[in-house]
Amino acid sequence: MADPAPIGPPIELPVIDISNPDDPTVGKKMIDAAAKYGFLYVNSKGTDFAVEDVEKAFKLSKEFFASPYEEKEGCRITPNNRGWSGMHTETLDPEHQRTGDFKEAMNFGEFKDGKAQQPLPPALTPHEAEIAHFAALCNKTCSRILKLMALGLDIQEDFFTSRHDASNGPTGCILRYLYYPSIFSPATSSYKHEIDVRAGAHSDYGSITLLFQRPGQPGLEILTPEGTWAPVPVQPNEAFSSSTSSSPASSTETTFPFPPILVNIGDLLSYWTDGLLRSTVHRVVFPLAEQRSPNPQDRYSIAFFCHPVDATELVPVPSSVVTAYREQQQNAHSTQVGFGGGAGSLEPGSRALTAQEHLEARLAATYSFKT
Ligand SMILES: O=C(O)CCC(=O)C(=O)O
Ligand SMILES: [Fe+2]
Repeated sequence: MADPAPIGPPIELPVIDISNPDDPTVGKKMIDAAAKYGFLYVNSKGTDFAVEDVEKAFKLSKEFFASPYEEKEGCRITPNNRGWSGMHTETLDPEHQRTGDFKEAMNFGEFKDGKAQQPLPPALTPHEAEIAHFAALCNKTCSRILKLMALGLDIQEDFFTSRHDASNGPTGCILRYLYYPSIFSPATSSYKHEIDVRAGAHSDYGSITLLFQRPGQPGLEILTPEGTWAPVPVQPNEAFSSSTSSSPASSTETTFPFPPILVNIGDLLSYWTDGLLRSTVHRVVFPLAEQRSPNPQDRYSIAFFCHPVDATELVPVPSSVVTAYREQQQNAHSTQVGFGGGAGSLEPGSRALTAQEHLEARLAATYSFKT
């Protein structure tokens, strides 16, 4: 069951400053990175988050995962994808994994007026407003990114944001705390290198995902078009700092109040743009360097999966850039793009999928894949 794809050098992704959400040149840079890698960083300075917001969120996540099993069990994940999933509960890549993911996760669906729409465990109940605030900041930052992407695609600037506006109806947005115990934790005693992973290879389902990572807690890898796994550094110049004797890491700390936020394109946005924007396969591993270090840390990450309003019709994005890409692909007679083809390859007479239907189809495909 060993994964045949080799591990290559760390990927160098652009770090984009989104402090001016009206700048089309920034939007173009974003589209270029999204089309080339499906992943990019946004400089934490230009986002809506203060360093305290991020620190507090990670503190809460740590307290929650350290709370008694019975308390977490009380809010176990339900079919609506909200709640806690324990070690090995999720298997993101069933074809290649012998054991479920070596991780725990806690999913929060939408908050309404600062209130969770799901049971919260005792460790989090007193902090409901704080978690809701963090989710609201994620939404705000996603709006900035989506506006820039619209500018980069030369379409109406609110094309995406108006279709992600939660005041227009429910969305599939999920805020997720993730915990991957270190290689020396009793929870990972059955782990076998070359066979097991912390999170199996997968692509995300929604439009965009924000990922917050902590210094010294690496593990994310993306699959490159060449078919190799490329580690994604937590700090973009980490790769550089590991290969020199100077200490650029300290200058990074002064440049960024917290590590930049990693942004990736999900299946829905890839479908919506006919494959122009890539939904890149990724996974989480125990990096070798971490396994060899005398004091490997647990990995905590926080993801925000941004989805449009459920009722959004995924009609082709009216962008000349998308049209040119679609035509180029058709002329090259390339095979289907995105999950289930692209929004532009609808059969004549058939109606567009809604965001909710796209998600259901995506989940159904995963389900049938498993059986
Ligand atoms: O923790 C991470 O680095 C990635 C998590 C992830 O890819 C996911 O939950 O979809
Ligand atoms: Fe993911």
